[in-house]
Amino acid sequence: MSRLAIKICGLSTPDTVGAAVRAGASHIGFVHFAKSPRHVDAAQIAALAAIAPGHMEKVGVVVDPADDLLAELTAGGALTALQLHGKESPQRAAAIRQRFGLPVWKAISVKTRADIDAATAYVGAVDLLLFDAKTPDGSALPGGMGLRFDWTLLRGLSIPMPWGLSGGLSADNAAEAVRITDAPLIDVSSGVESAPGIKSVDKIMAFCKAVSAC
Ligand SMILES: O=C(O)c1ccccc1NCC(=O)[C@H](O)[C@H](O)COP(=O)(O)O
Repeated sequence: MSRLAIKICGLSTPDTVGAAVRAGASHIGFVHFAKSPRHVDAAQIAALAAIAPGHMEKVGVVVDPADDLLAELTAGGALTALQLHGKESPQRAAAIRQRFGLPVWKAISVKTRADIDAATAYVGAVDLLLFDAKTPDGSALPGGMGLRFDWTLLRGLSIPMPWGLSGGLSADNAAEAVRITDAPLIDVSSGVESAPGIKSVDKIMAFCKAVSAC
């Protein structure tokens, strides 16, 4: 078993949740965003989360969510964390954490060093920072596009809170990403798909195996 936490994001079927469990992932992610090919509703999230063991973290990925939506997604207790993947401010993120009583992750869109420096505004407001590649202006999705950023920007990162690396990872490059960044958690979505939104059991297995070897 790897010392690294692994989040397989954008799961939408029982067999791929099962694959993530068998492969040894520590976290699974469910995307609730209508424009995403990975979109799942509250009922689907509850059913999929129920397949995974209790110790596995179940992360709900949302984009600039209203409180009503968060109330719906968290009502059944299926999720163990919320990942904010929009333009939520530190104040909004902190308010969500307080109101819904779940750990809150903030995705930080990264292109330059300044993007990483700006993430310090979230220290104390959220529980984990997920550094992800910035998607181009006008993109349909703020994440899950298989894009990577310059991983050397994270070398020697000194931030007083948990963090993770995301964006363009796959079985082929995960070891290099970990070597460069020393990330304690890595997150993957399209790198374990055969087509947008279609997760591959074989690729999930290969990804977790590659990471476990780090
Ligand atoms: O995956 C999506 O479709 C998505 C849609 C809207 C907001 C966030 C989304 N994904 C967030 C994730 O955590 C992805 O795993 C992350 O962006 C990395 O994706 P990828 O580069 O495809 O591995």
